[in-house]
Amino acid sequence: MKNIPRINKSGPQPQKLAALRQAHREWSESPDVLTRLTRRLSTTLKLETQLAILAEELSSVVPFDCMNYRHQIAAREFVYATGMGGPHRCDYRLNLEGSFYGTLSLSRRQKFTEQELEGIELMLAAAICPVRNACQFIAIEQAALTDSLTGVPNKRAMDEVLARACSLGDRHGDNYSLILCDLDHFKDVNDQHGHVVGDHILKLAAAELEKAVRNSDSVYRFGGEEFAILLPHTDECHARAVADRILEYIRSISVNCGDVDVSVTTSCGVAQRLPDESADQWLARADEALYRAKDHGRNCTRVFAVIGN
Ligand SMILES: Nc1nc2c(ncn2[C@@H]2O[C@H](COP(=O)(O)OP(=O)(O)OP(=O)(O)O)[C@@H](O)[C@H]2O)c(=O)[nH]1
Repeated sequence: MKNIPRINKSGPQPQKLAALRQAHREWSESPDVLTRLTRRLSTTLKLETQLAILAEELSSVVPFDCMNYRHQIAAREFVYATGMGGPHRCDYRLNLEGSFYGTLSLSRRQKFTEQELEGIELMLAAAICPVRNACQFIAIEQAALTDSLTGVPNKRAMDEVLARACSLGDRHGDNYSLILCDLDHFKDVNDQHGHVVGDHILKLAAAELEKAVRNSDSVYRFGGEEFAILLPHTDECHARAVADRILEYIRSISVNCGDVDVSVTTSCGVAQRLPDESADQWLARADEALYRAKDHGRNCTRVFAVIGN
């Protein structure tokens, strides 16, 4: 058993405790603007909420018409703006310990005075740590939802989006379709040409899928060599046409491995969501359609038809 070190008890320190009580009273009852700002910012990791707090606290010290914030976080361009701009602008690059956390601009009709600029800089210096934490939080969240090999959203992201599609579909009666797309005989690609080539083809496949669909559709890496595509406002006929286009895009992949060009095909299963259907039931139907496409010889699309069509 380990020895627990004894705590050095030097007896009560009433003066220090009284000073602490006094400091707490001041801190909680009438905080200065920087204390209030940092305390409010530390209550949230949501960057949008932090920027709203910052805009509010900044405007209590230096009036402005518009605040703009812009930062590229992983694959996402984060933009925040309040109000309408004026001709006078001050721009700040938010840097902390050698890392960049976005550009913040304030604008208004009157020129900013030197004292006002100093005030803004003091406020931004106090805000930078919480803003850094919020940016890092977004980056971590994005990483958790992104497939590290292909860069497309992963199954976890897809589960969230499918759940949202189900509730939106039930509320507004919108059509949603799902395509499951599984590369054919991919084990042979790995076995004959190695995993490095296999990985490269998976990356190319993800890129081709993104090219084959509209911006409003979304591509997910669902499993090893399996992808899913969610198509909002799309019935099964149109989804089938997209799946057939996907077959062509995947067939166009060609990787030169010395004396052979490696190409791949894919099979697609399509299912349009039925009213009141859960995400799992919907996925199971798309999977059944995919199974039929594989069973039919691969390199083709099968639709799990909606009853009545
Ligand atoms: N290179 C690489 N291969 C992967 C990855 N994930 C899964 N795979 C491989 O994908 C192959 C899938 O094999 P199977 O499930 O037998 O399917 P298949 O050979 O594509 O055959 P069908 O789906 O029936 O056409 C396996 O060899 C896995 O190792 C990955 O991230 N990289």
